[in-house]
Parts: sequence; C-alpha cells; structure tokens
Amino acid sequence: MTATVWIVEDDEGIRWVLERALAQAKLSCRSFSNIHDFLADWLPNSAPAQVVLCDIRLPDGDGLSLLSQLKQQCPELAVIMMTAHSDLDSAIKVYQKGAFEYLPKPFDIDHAIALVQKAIQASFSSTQAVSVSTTTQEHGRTIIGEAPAMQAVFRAIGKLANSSMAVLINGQSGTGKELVARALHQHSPRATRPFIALNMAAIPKDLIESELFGHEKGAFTGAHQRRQGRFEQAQGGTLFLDEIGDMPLDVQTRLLRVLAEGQFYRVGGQAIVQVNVRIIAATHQDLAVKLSSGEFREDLFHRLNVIPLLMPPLTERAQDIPELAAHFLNQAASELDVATKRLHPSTQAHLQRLPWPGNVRQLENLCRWLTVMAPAPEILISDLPQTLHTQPSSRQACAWQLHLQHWAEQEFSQGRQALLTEVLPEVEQILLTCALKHSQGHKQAAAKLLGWGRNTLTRKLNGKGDG
Ligand SMILES: Nc1ncnc2c1ncn2[C@@H]1O[C@H](COP(=O)(O)OP(=O)(O)OP(=O)(O)O)[C@@H](O)[C@H]1O
Repeated sequence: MTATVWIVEDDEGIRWVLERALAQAKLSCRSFSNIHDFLADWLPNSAPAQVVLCDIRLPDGDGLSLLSQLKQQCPELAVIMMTAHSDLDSAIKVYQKGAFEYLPKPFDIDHAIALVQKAIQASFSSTQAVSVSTTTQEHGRTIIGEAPAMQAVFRAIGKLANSSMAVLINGQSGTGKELVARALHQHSPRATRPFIALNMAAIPKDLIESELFGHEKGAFTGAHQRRQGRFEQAQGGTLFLDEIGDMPLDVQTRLLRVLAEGQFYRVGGQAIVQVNVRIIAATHQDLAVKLSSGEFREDLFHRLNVIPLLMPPLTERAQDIPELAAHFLNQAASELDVATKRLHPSTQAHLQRLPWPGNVRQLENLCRWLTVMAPAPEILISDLPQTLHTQPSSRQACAWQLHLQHWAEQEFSQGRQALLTEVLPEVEQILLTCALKHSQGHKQAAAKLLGWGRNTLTRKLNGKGDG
C-alpha cells in the first residue's frame, strides 16, 4: 500500500522542505506551484493521490475553491489546508468545505508529516467524516489569534461547527472564554436560537436554582409572579454556564438530572418543562481538584467535559498583543468617535513582556484608557499608566529578543532548518568580538566578561569550537 501525496504551494522553500521530509518518511510525492499545473495533471488521472497538501493563497486562485472541487470529485480524499494568515473564519471555512485538517504556517515539519500519515490512514480506511456545507453563518465578534495556542482553539471551534456537543472551557479570567462560547454557538446548528449566559459566581447561591429553572408565583418569599429560568430562555439554543466550579452541589445534582432527562420542574412548580439546550460551561479553576475534594460531581464533570478547550493566558500568546491592541484601540476610537491611536513599536515590545494577570480584558481596558488619556496619536511607553512602566522581572524589555523571535519565525516559514547550529556560533562570535573590544584585547578580562574560562576563550579564538 504506497501512498502518494500531492502538494500545491507557491513558496518554493516550503515545497522543498515538505518534499524532503515526505521522502524521508518513505512517501512518494509530487509538488506544484499553482492550481493550473496541479489540475493539468490531476484531472486526467482518477484520484492519483490519497492526500493533498494545499496552500490557501495561490498565485492563480483560491485554495479553498480547489478544496471544494476536489472534495466533490473525490469525497474520500484527505486534503490538508495550509495558510499563513489564519483567523477563525478561515479555520471554519476549511473544515466546512471538508478539509481533513488545517495547518497554520509556520508549522513544525514533524507535526506536518505526522498529520499527513494520519490523513493517509483516514483516506485508506475512508473513515473520515465528509461534511460539505455551503452555509455561511453570522460571524459575530472577531477573535484574534495568530499564536499557535490560539490556532489550536480555532481548530477546535472549526471541528465543532455543525455540532451540539457539550464543551468545557478552561482558562484564566479575561482569556476570552465567553467570546469562544459565543463563537461555538454562532457556528452551530443552533445559531438562530438564543445564546444565554449565566455566571455562577455572580448570583447569590440560594438564587441559582430559580435563576436556572425559573419559579412559580409564590414559590418562595419574594416570588411575586412566575418567572422563566435561563434554561427555558435558551430553548433550542445554548446555555453558557460561566464559573461552573462555583455551582452549589445540590444545583449540580439537579443540573445533571435535567441534562439526562431533558426536562424539569420550575421551583415550586407542578408542570414538566421540556428543554433542548446545549451546555457550554467555563471555569478558571482546576475542576480535578474540586472533584477530589468532593465539591464537584464527577458524573456532571464528565457530562460537561465532552470536549475540553483550554484558553491560553495572554502571556502565552504575546505575539498576538500588537494585533489585539490595534483592534481594541480601533474599537475604543469608534465607540468614542475619535481618531484611532497606535502603539509605537517600543510600546508594543514593552506590552509583549508584561505579565497581564487580567489577560485580554486587561489589555482591552488599557486600550480604552489610552484612547482617552494618551496625548498624541502615537502611544509611547511613558504614556502608559505608571504601574505598567516597568518590567516585573529583572530582565529588561529587550528589543533584540523580539527581533530574533520574528527573524526565526520568518526563517522557519521559509523552510530553514537546523537554525541553532548556525546561529549559536554566530552569537558567540559577536559577543566574543564585543568583549575583546571592551577589554582592549585583554583575553583574561574578555573571558571574564563572557563568563568563560581563559582556555575556552583561546580555543574559540582559534576557531576550534567545543571539540
Ligand atoms: N482573542 C480575542 N480577540 C479579540 N477580543 C478578545 C479576545 N479574547 C478576549 N477578547 C475580549 O476580551 C474581553 C474578555 O473576554 P471574555 O469575557 O470572553 O473572557 P472570559 O474568559 O470569559 O472572562 P471571565 O472568566 O472573567 O468571565 C471581551 O471583551 C472579549 O471580547
């Protein structure tokens, strides 16, 4: 059983890297730089490959249209879409058009090959789900996230589109849990039905039950009339239960029963209310701890945790900070009807190194504040609130690390390999030259500046490396 992989990618470097890695993995492959050449060879043959790796932006057309065409002709074909500009919409479209997977660039080549192998298996056994949908849905609010950790979230939303499975979102406060819950709803078959959000931590414990299930007139003191609960309001749609870890045990028991039976009584009520509601729950707590201490029911946990989603803290996606900030500055400016301000590059770099305990919400609030308070269209570090002026750690905000990071990302996206092998000796050489200059050629002093022994320095000077 030999598998063939075809590649459509206009970037020669990426083609080259993929070809070599596929050959190493003993897979035969052919590659094309545009749709025209690909189709010229594809069409006369019947399904000449099991897997196609396809770029989204190609010089002579759109990879997504090619994806639709291929899936129509050959539903069991596994197509992996690659893209450098990965937003939630493209992730959703890619899956809706029936792609096997979505591979954001720059990608890890081993990961890409592992994915191809998975695709081959799926293609041979033809077990993959083929869902070709042409419906376009409301997109709602933008979710920004180029960082790999966010791409994983987009992939999950894309895969879950068209499903109504329960999802449990874990993440610190302000990481975007509710935003993601809304996106899951908007991309589900329930999109035209209500999305109702309820935060357990925000309601007094003794009112949670009636808030969820409603109550009849006179059910308790103060219940002057019948009231619909959130479950009924969410009928046919999605109920987002935020801070689920704060739900009291007796309500958990009741919730579990409602989820199992699809029906309940209002507080103080006699009539059965039938409901069909998808639950998306969220928490910033580690529910495993609550399970072992008996504060959270294990059976409910498993019922809610069908699909777990983890929202990364903002510090784990610092590369997204400039785009997020630009988005929030834009939003604040249009809300206030003033001109949009922008961050000076040094301010961007500074923000990328702050700790952000309040995550994206804290950044959003900062951008509102800056829109009002910063004196000029370009925001400098000195314009930030005093508490954000200094770095929390002893490490300084070093532009060179960010430059290095961007440079490495670029090199990788162009298919460069074994980067460290080349870069480390260069770094040593640069520092060595600086140290010698600073010590006016005094080797002992230069070695001290670098934290090396004198012998090491001499060896390096003689170009002998570590050997
Ligand atoms: N990736 C993102 N792109 C754009 N806006 C975002 C993103 N993540 C979060 N936001 C915005 O940040 C704010 C906080 O997000 P959200 O309320 O979804 O966080 P949360 O995790 O539910 O917070 P909490 O746990 O405190 O309720 C919202 O205004 C949301 O629109």
